[in-house]
Amino acid sequence: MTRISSVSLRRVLDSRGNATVEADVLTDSGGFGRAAAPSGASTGEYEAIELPAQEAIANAREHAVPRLVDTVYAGDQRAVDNALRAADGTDNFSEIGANSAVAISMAAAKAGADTLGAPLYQHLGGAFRGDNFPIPLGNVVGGGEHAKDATDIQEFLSAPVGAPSVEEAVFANAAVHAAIGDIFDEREIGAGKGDEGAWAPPIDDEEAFEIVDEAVSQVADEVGFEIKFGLDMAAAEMYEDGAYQYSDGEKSTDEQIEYVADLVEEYDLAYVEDPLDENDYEAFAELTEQVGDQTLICGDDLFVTNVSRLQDGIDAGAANSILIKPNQIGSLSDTFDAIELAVKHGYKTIISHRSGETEDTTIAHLAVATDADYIKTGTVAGERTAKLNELIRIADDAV
Ligand SMILES: C=C(OP(=O)(O)O)C(=O)O
Ligand SMILES: [Mg+2]
Repeated sequence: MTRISSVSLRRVLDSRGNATVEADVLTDSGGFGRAAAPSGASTGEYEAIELPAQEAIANAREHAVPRLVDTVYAGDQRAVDNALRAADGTDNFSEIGANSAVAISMAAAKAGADTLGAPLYQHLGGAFRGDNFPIPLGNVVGGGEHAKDATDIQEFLSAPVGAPSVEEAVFANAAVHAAIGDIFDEREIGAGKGDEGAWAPPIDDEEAFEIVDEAVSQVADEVGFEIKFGLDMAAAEMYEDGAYQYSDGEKSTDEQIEYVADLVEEYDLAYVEDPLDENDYEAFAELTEQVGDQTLICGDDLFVTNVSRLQDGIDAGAANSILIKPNQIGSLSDTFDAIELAVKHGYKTIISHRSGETEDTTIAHLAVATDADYIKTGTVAGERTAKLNELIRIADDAV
């Protein structure tokens, strides 16, 4: 029986050394689930609210835990998430914190799966899931809010679109990361690493494009399948005083659209996330009109995994893909609703980590459960490889 018998919450470390919320859920028949909330740095304006960990824990203990224990079944994810919504009473989880909400929501899903004896991806996705794997987008060079004194563009993402298996794709991204390190050595560029383990070099975007392009071609030749690359421009973070602020000057909205369209052409980019400000559906639509048949134009801060913002985007023709981050909206049910709406309208889905992460692997299962097209979860750091290695295990029927 999946009835919840206890929910415990604690403060644990995330990959930036900040406090985050971990939840344990137990069921009557001994099922167990544990999950931890990630945390963003370049957060969207319309995300659900993350509270300081201790406050989120105290509020969830007071309001949410009593509604769940001895009452709600962990196998009934909607009932779990409805109880969290009712306990919170706001539309953005500002009372119990989206960090407590998402940790409990994911831990309950794991406890439900454990009780039923199914892997999490199968509990979430059903018996017919488990054969399709997402293409991993691997952050290999970055700056923006994730690293000081590095590129303006937040993420350059290796995209092994021709990989014959998820395992080969994961290793190709690691090889691109290593090849870029070698090019930096040759050019005597001293690069540290950003929050997600990507190289954070003190170079301009132009040189980063050249180096990533070279590394991707080199590794593609070695492995014998196609590797492209893409970007997360996180443009809302650059948008100030009505223009996009770059180290070498500013661009108007029209100039930004032209710049991105030219980059798509020049580098045959597979993917461009948040190329424009999070409030500018119109500019997103203009860019999608221009290059949406050649690349993925993806909304992260634009949509924040929120069905109502996604519906506005669909109506406006603002993109052709959506980044999915469960903690942006606070529950797995809301996350599934966003994915379902996106798929219904032909949008590609990209399940994503946050820049602040833990060893939690829920998003690997979520990607397989929902037949996601891509997963964005880093390349080499331990909290990133936790998800990548879990994908390899799922493919190997070893979970
Ligand atoms: C992963 C990202 O960064 P953060 O978690 O800081 O929002 C992103 O912007 O896509
Ligand atoms: Mg983003």
